[in-house]
Amino acid sequence: PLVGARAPATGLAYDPLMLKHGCSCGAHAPTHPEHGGRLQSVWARLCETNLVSRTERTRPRKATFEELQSVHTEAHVLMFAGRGRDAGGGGVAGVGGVGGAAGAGAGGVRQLVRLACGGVGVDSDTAWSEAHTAPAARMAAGAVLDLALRTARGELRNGFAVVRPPGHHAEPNQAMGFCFFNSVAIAARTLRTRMGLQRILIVDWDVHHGNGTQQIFYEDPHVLYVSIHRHDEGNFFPGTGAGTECGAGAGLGFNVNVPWSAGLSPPLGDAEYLAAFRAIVMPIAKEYDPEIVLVSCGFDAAAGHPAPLGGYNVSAACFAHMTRDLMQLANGKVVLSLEGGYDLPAMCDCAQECVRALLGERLAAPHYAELARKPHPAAQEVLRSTMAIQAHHWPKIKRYSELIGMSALEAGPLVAAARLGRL
Ligand SMILES: O=C(c1ccc(C(O)(O)C(F)(F)F)s1)N1CCn2c(-c3ccccc3)cnc2C1
Ligand SMILES: [Zn+2]
Ligand SMILES: [Zn+2]
Repeated sequence: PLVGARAPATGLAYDPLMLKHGCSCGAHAPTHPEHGGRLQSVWARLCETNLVSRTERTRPRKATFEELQSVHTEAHVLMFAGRGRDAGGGGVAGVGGVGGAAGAGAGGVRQLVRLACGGVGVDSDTAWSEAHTAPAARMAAGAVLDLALRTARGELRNGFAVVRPPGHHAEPNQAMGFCFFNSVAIAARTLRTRMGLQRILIVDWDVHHGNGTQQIFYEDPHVLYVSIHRHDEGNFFPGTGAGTECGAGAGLGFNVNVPWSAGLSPPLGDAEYLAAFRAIVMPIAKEYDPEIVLVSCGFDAAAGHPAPLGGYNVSAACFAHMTRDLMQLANGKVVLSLEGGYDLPAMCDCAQECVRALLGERLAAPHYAELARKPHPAAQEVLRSTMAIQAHHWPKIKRYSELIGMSALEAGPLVAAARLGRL
């Protein structure tokens, strides 16, 4: 007899190969905040909480050169995809002195720098390991791509990629900010070319703006990039992501930045992030009506992150609620891909709650104080300014302007009315 098709499961992508990428100096935090222990901790937590056993473990594989080149230049891929046995030559041939040019791999000359710690990197933050960086970065891209394709096909309900190194700062021809290949961008581009999807939403809630992802899709209406990030008028890494950056050409209107300002006075939290989702992100996302949602899921906006790498107080419950909100879109086809996040307990809590959301479990509510709190005035100002800018491209979001000054408890019952234009 025909076996009934099982309901598709939540996919979880992880491979220990991604642990090995790091600096040859061998140090972890604070010299190198993006270290293998981040991934080890998150995976251990997902195992300990039996979430791994309730999901479908995919078997990630390295992205191919062709898949990497869907977004990156050949020079970049040859330089950073390593000399491994399955590579077509190229790669980094060694390091000159400080500031000395790397050996000219087939991909052309690339500057590698000697780091203060004695290691080698592509910039002062982004350490490179000759043996381990390429396989890890290719595995991360392959893991996200695999989850995205299988979710788009309906073989998986949704997914979470437990990956490193991160990708959202990587530009077509530039590695930076701990990133080498833009995994989420490669997945989006491949969904377009291989499955002909017409509307892909990328939401980036990493506390840092995804300059690479924005750049890659800046003129592309088939990929809507929405980022919520600390910007501080460009004084927070990487400095890009102003509200006025709305896309260009055919892509005008398909780039949305919510650029928080005013530093950490006070640190932003659930009240602000829930308001941004309620008034800006979800109204635009619903109007776009994506066929799949990819999330650059950094957890460095979570409480516990010191100022240079975050400084906000978003809770694990809030990340879970944002995940569940996005599951209303695209028949629930949502793939989260880990980007930043450096405080290990916070990362583990956030990953655990997001996977529980993907599994459809009942969610813990954010703290009452956060649900009852109106967004900070400076944050309200950013939301109003973002709405004014984006209303040119997404006219319906004006219906939600009154919700900006409300707490979640006040606004909740009114969201439906706003959506119907009855506020
Ligand atoms: O803040 C960043 C980030 C680079 C990449 C970040 C990310 O967005 O969280 C990503 F890509 F990893 F997901 S965050 N940089 C690089 C490291 N950094 C630091 C460092 C802090 C400690 C040790 C070394 C560097 C301070 N300010 C910066 C700027
Ligand atoms: Zn080092
Ligand atoms: Zn970040």
